[in-house]
Amino acid sequence: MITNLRQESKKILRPLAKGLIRLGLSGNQVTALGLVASILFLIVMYFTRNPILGFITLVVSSLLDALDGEVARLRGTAGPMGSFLDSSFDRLEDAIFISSLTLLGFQSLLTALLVGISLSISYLRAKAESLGIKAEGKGLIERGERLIFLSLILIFLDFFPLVSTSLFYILIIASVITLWQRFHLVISTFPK
Ligand SMILES: CC(C)CCC[C@@H](C)CCC[C@@H](C)CCC[C@@H](C)CCOC[C@@H](COP(=O)(O)O[C@@H]1[C@H](O)[C@H](OP(=O)(O)O)[C@@H](O)[C@H](O)[C@H]1O)OCC[C@H](C)CCC[C@H](C)CCC[C@H](C)CCCC(C)C
Ligand SMILES: Nc1ccn([C@@H]2O[C@H](COP(=O)(O)O)[C@@H](O)[C@H]2O)c(=O)n1
Ligand SMILES: [Mg+2]
Ligand SMILES: [Mg+2]
Repeated sequence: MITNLRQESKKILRPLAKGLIRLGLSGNQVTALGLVASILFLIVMYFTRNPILGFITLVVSSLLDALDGEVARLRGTAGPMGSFLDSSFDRLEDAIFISSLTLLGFQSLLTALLVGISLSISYLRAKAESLGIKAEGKGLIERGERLIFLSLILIFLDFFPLVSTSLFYILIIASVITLWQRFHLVISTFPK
């Protein structure tokens, strides 16, 4: 869904991307910084177990993820290498963000399953696209929505733990639905 906001989001992202370009950063460097920010997230969560500090570092990493493409496009350097880096680092970031929930007391088995389902959602898009089937924007919750869910889980954890836990279970259910939607998208494209 949030992919449909891409055009509107340029009002927020473009000036920020121009700022990063003025700092002399390339799209790939912004992508790398997004991964560094996610590793910082892991360090902060491991040593402080503070969900608000985690949220702040997650926002920084997510913002860099949304900005890297904009920086590349504005610099005229968008291309396959950057696309590969962006998508690859996103998977590592997803694994870091979700698995860190176990540091905050979330159930390990469900958290591990959520990592797998999240990575599989993205894998199905990659596989679909390798078969010539457009999967961008398809599915209930794409990466942006998952990041928003994770942000809210972190924000509410100390203040409204029941809300945070409920969001965790909703995220799992919505992720399973999204996985099925993308799976069905591909199998329904090919003749029986
Ligand atoms: C403090 C409270 C009062 C309020 C807090 C509210 C919180 C909910 C705020 C959350 C903010 C933030 C943590 C979450 C939102 C950021 C997120 C929308 C931006 C990252 O989007 C991801 C990016 C992904 O696309 P990309 O092409 O780079 O990657 C693809 C993706 O990995 C695919 O995976 P999948 O298939 O979807 O699973 C792969 O398949 C592809 O291969 C891969 O290419 O999207 C980029 C552009 C977005 C469409 C545009 C949205 C940008 C936002 C609107 C602007 C930024 C939001 C700010 C971070 C908000 C600041 C919060 C502030 C502190 C309150
Ligand atoms: N280092 C990068 C990062 C991204 N790109 C290009 O942008 C696309 C992703 O754009 P987002 O706005 O969703 O981040 C990606 O597919 C690449 O085409 C790039 O070239 N270099
Ligand atoms: Mg990106
Ligand atoms: Mg990305």
